[in-house]
Parts: sequence; C-alpha cells; structure tokens
Amino acid sequence: MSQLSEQQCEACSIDAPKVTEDEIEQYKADIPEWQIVDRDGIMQLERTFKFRDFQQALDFTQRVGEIAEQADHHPAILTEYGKVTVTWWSHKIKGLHRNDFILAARTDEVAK
Ligand SMILES: C[C@H](O)[C@H](O)[C@H]1CNC2=NC(N)=NC(=O)C2=N1
Repeated sequence: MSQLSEQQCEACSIDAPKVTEDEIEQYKADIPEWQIVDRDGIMQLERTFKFRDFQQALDFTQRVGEIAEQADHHPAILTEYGKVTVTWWSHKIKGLHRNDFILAARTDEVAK
C-alpha cells in the first residue's frame, strides 16, 4: 500500500463512515506523533509543531493551508510564536474520516 500521504482523499459526505478502531490503529502507525483527542464527543487528530520563530510558524501555516485547499478539507490551525497546533477532523460527520489521517500525513510532509 502506498504511503498514507500519497493516498487519495475521497469526497466526504454527511453519510460517510467514521474510521473504525481497527482503521485508527492501522493509520495511526503512519503518524505516530499525532494525538487523538475527544472534544465534546468529536474525535480529532492533533499535533503541535515547534519552530524557531513566528515567521517559520507562519510559513508552515501557509503550507498547511495549501494542502487543505488542494484537498478541499480544512483543519483548525493555531499559529503562535515558535509553534503551530494543527487539528484535523471531518465537520460533516463530526468525527474522524480516513481523509483526516491522509491530511495529517501530508501535514508532516510539509513540516520538513
Ligand atoms: C463545501 C465544502 O466542500 C465543504 O464544506 C468541506 C470544506 N472543508 C471541510 N473540512 C473539514 N475538515 N470537514 C468538512 O466536512 C469540510 N467540508
């Protein structure tokens, strides 16, 4: 199977299936630095990236925005001096879809 980051996102619709526990375990192996958080019952993927200063944090934020626009799938991003917290989940299904794991993997790619 190709790298998670290279897999295709699928159009996420309101009746799209949330990931199963087994899928979470499978996909999580490719993105070990990400945490799964439960925010008011909505499961989300979250990681904080560290940078030298605010400009580097801003540049990374821009790159994350570009991959989000390419996929038409968007994260929550908190950009601060020296760090950026990225949170992925699928609004339509109020939880985690395979797309979120793909985009988390792509986020790791643009952090390098
Ligand atoms: C109309 C547009 O395609 C949809 O609203 C997209 C936009 N980006 C999105 N991003 C995320 N994370 N979840 C969504 O359900 C979603 N839906």
